[in-house]
Amino acid sequence: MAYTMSTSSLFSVVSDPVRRNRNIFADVAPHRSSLLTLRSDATRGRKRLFAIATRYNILDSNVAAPVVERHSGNYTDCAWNDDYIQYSMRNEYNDEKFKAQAEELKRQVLVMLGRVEGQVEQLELVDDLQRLGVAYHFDREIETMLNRIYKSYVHGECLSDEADLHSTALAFRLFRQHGYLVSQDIFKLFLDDTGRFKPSFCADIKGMISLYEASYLSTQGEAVMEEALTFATASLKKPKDQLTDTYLDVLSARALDMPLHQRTARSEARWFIEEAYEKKPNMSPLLLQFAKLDFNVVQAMYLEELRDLSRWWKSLGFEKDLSFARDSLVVSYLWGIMASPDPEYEACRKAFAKIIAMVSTVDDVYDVYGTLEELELFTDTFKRWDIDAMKQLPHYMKKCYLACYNCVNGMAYDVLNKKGSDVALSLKNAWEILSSLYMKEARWFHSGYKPSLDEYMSNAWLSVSIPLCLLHGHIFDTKPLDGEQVRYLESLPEILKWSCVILRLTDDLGTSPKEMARGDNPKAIQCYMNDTGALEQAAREHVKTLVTEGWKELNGCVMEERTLSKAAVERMLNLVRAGHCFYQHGDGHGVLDGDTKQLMSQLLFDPIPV
Ligand SMILES: CC(C)=CCC/C(C)=C/COP(=O)(O)OP(=O)(O)O
Repeated sequence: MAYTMSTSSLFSVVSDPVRRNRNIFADVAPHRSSLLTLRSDATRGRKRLFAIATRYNILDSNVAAPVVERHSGNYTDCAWNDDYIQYSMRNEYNDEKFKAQAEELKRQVLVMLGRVEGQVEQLELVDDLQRLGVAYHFDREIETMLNRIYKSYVHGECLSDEADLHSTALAFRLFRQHGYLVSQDIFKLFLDDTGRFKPSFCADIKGMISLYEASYLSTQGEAVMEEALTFATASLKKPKDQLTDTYLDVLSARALDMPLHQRTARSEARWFIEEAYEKKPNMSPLLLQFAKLDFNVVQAMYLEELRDLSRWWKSLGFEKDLSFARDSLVVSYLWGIMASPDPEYEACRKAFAKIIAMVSTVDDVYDVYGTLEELELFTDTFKRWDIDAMKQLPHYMKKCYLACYNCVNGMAYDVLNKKGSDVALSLKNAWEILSSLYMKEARWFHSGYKPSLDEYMSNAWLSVSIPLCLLHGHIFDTKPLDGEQVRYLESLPEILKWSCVILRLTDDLGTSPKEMARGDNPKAIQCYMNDTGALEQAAREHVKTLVTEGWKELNGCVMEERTLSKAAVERMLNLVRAGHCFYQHGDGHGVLDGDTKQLMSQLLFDPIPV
């Protein structure tokens, strides 16, 4: 029988620590009129009661919500809105005539590939094809070439005493990149008796650049490779006492800014095509022409994909009730391009774009807008993962939750329909885990708790959301779905763990100044400062060292990986590389009017002049 509970009784129900830890909704839900009385009461606990009342739909629509303190992310708008994407862009490279031209050029490049003879020339050609972004056309030919060179290397026919530092370092990098086992001992010819690189090599700029790039594929405990990095970095930074060619100058400056191993393929291709390859002695005009055309044709395809995604994103109407959140569709699609650039991976790219945009929005609900009480309900809804659970949420959260629920279940349906595999539970679990990680950070924030760096990282390596994002991308690989690989990803293997650690730390290096300014949770840098009393700059250096060490661990895991396909490993590495790209100079995921705007123009909207 319904009866009216007094205001003070209601508060005692809400404040009772024992009841607070269990479901008190059932206790208070029948007391609608008492709750209504509370609506104008400014006492402690009112927000919580309001949340409870909302949960049971027992407030009239004209009841004003209590005034709650909300934050704003102060995010900049994305310069490219749906109207621009749909209507303002001409997409001339979509035309069949350009595709036919590209096919013809590809045929000529294939002929050229067959004619290149020397091993060093072949290695350089593979490197050029990769840097120009067209290697995906010639996977078979590249593997045949590398296989042949590797065999002769193993049998001691090449990379002997006559091999120079450049070709040795280039071979080392390409072998490791393509999964061939190669030891750091390959460099012993270039060391003196004390185990140091002979100082005379310092003047060999080409060799130094190749050695520098190779050193980033090192694993933990490789002393020669550590020495290689120190030696090559110091040599490249030295003022030149002799004139080098401009090609080496641009390569050297680029390498010192960020090594090739940490760069993303499409932005590297655009830079290499426009700024470097033409300066290379003996460059191939045919290859350059093909690379430019291919870049533009693929870019036109990306724009079509973005148009589809943008229609979907607009239809969600987030700008109305979730205007505090990042408008992250376009930048999320860029993550997709960086993770899976090859044309065949359209479905992966789209899945990444949708899921990263969703994760960004949910992250903003937790970090920026939601009250602690609302967030508890939100987390409970993700745990229950059903429509009934949604009733307890305020309107803006309902929109966010239902959009997410529909998007994820839509993906599960696509996979069930097209591949016959049921991944619904795996996806649901991933969201339940992520929301509970976000909730933990929100509780820390709202209670003012400052975790140590270790405690922070025990949550943050996962809250960076890579396991969830990768899983949603993985199920849309072009290959049939392999249940073992899905279970393996869900088990959070070391290779995934190190990818997450690196991305979390690069994210924190980029975003923490802004997040601290708006009063967010302490991130890795601040946790380390609290732990040790270090100043900010020293803490940043420490975190950068952790990133360097993380890469060595990750490289080692890649060499030992046996369960995941090559494409799946590459996707994982590419997400880590995308993190380096977005966060190198700040928060490139949240701030869309700086470097990211230029990146969007280059990768999505502006063709390369041909
Ligand atoms: C693939 C990835 C990493 C993308 C998901 C989108 C996302 C949450 C980005 C980081 O935002 P943030 O810097 O505000 O995150 P956090 O609050 O976790 O620091």
